Amino acid sequence: MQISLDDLGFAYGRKTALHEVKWVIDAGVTGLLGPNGAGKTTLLSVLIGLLRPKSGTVTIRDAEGGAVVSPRFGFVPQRFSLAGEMRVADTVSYTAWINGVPRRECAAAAEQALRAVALADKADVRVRSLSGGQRQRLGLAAGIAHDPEVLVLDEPTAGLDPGQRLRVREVIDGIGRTRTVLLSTHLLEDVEHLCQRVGVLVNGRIVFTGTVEELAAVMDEGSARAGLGSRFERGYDTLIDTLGDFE
Ligand SMILES: Nc1ncnc2c1ncn2[C@@H]1O[C@H](COP(=O)(O)OP(=O)(O)OP(=O)(O)O)[C@@H](O)[C@H]1O
Repeated sequence: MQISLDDLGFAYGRKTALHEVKWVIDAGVTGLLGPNGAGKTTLLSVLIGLLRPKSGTVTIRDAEGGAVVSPRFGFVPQRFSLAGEMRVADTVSYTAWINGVPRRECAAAAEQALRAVALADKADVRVRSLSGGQRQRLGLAAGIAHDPEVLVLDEPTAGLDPGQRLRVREVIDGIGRTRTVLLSTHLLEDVEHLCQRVGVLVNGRIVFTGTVEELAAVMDEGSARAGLGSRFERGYDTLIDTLGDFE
């Protein structure tokens, strides 16, 4: 599936959060980078239809270029609440049902999704006993159990330790081989290791789209700058300075 955003605008009252965003997102894994408050969550919410755009359109096309009116979206928000008393498998099964999977197929869909996120061994435990990383993977399982054609993830690796982050990346990478995945992140490492393409949003405007190699070339211009932090952090800082008037 290919997603076209055409002149997408959105405002919270008088505060404009998206300014005529134009972006074509192809199949595979695409990253959305941007500083706090850039409008990433707003963009994802408009894309999946949670928020109605003030202007512009979102068009989804299949591999043959035909418009798809109601694609199956999977969405894993930045923060989500889970019922601690529920068992892991029931949680995923329930979300699958909410997302339109016929009742008698929900258990099998949940089992498959839990296997995909390497949580099958936790199927019968209660949600409250999971670690933060396991909860994140449970959120992913709930987001993919109805076999979405387009998967949208808001900071899927935030707050995870390096091992859990790797595991979540592996899951997303696997899904992205046959689906369209868009994920927002603050972590350049996510983009470097996971995404084929990337967009950078600053102050509600898309200021860069391209491959990860093209992004790295922009970042490398500033990576010699002395300072505290990793090469990635310095590169990111320079990137935002170069590409947008960061408030
Ligand atoms: N419900 C709301 N009401 C008013 N303003 C909002 C609301 N939600 C977001 N905003 C504002 O819209 C802008 C974009 O917010 P958004 O949450 O989309 O950014 P973000 O890039 O996802 O940020 P972060 O990286 O911190 O999650 C910000 O200035 C924010 O303060």
